[in-house]
Amino acid sequence: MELKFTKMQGLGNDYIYINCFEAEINSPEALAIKLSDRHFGIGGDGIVLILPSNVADAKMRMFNIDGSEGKMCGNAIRCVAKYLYDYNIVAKEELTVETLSGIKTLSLYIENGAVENVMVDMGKAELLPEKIPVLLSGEGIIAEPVTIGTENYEITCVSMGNPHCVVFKDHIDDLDLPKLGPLFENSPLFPDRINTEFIEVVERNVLKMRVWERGSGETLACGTGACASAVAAVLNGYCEKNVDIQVHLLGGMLTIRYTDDTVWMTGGCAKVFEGTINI
Ligand SMILES: N[C@@H](CCC[C@H](N)C(=O)O)C(=O)O
Repeated sequence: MELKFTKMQGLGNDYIYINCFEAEINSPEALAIKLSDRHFGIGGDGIVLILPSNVADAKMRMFNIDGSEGKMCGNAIRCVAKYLYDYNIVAKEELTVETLSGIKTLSLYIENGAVENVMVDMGKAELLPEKIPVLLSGEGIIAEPVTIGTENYEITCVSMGNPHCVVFKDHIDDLDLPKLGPLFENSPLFPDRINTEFIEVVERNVLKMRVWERGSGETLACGTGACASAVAAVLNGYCEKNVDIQVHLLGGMLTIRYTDDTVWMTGGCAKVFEGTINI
């Protein structure tokens, strides 16, 4: 069968987007593993299905490189909005997208007829450990000392619809993420595995981030991870609520704002190429 796809990226976090208003995908898990392969497939951090929804303008489902399904993806949802607008499926500058972690509202910034930037209402950050989930007790896990592998860390845990563990560290460029990332991802502390952000505080309200994503490994950026890190930075006293927080990732910059009601994320999105593949 021939499958049409569009490769898109948000800050270098690249996924293969499939229009399921037209195509039907029966085994997205297996397809994600096959298409994400950078040598034998199209290459990407996973796949994203764009589907009709009964409760929003569209629905998205995202699958990591290992075929596991993520409940939310901050970089992908901006690309989904661009896809819907640029391919004329939803001709609205404010639209809604259903995800496994609820309906998100997105506002588009359009230049020369195409979407360049998108602001997303990411919803409330969840701090209760049983809801993240993390097997530690308390009202929230903030700068909690733990041992992962043989090293001691202070972790702050946040769910943005998917689970995140944030570690503040100096000199994050020097970290061996392929070694450290899997130790966090598979630690018994995290029954659903975890996305881990290593954050260097550059100055007040400015963060630098590297991420190890559950199911995909080190990526150039993670939107939900940037939101979780900004929230964690506020909780640890490095950033403030109700102001723009700059999060600098390997693939570019996201602007995050943490308020009492929600977390706002603004950033770019781009089409890389489109094509067809035999599956
Ligand atoms: N890259 C993403 C998050 C993708 C899902 C994640 N790996 C998970 O399994 O929770 C983002 O931009 O948020």
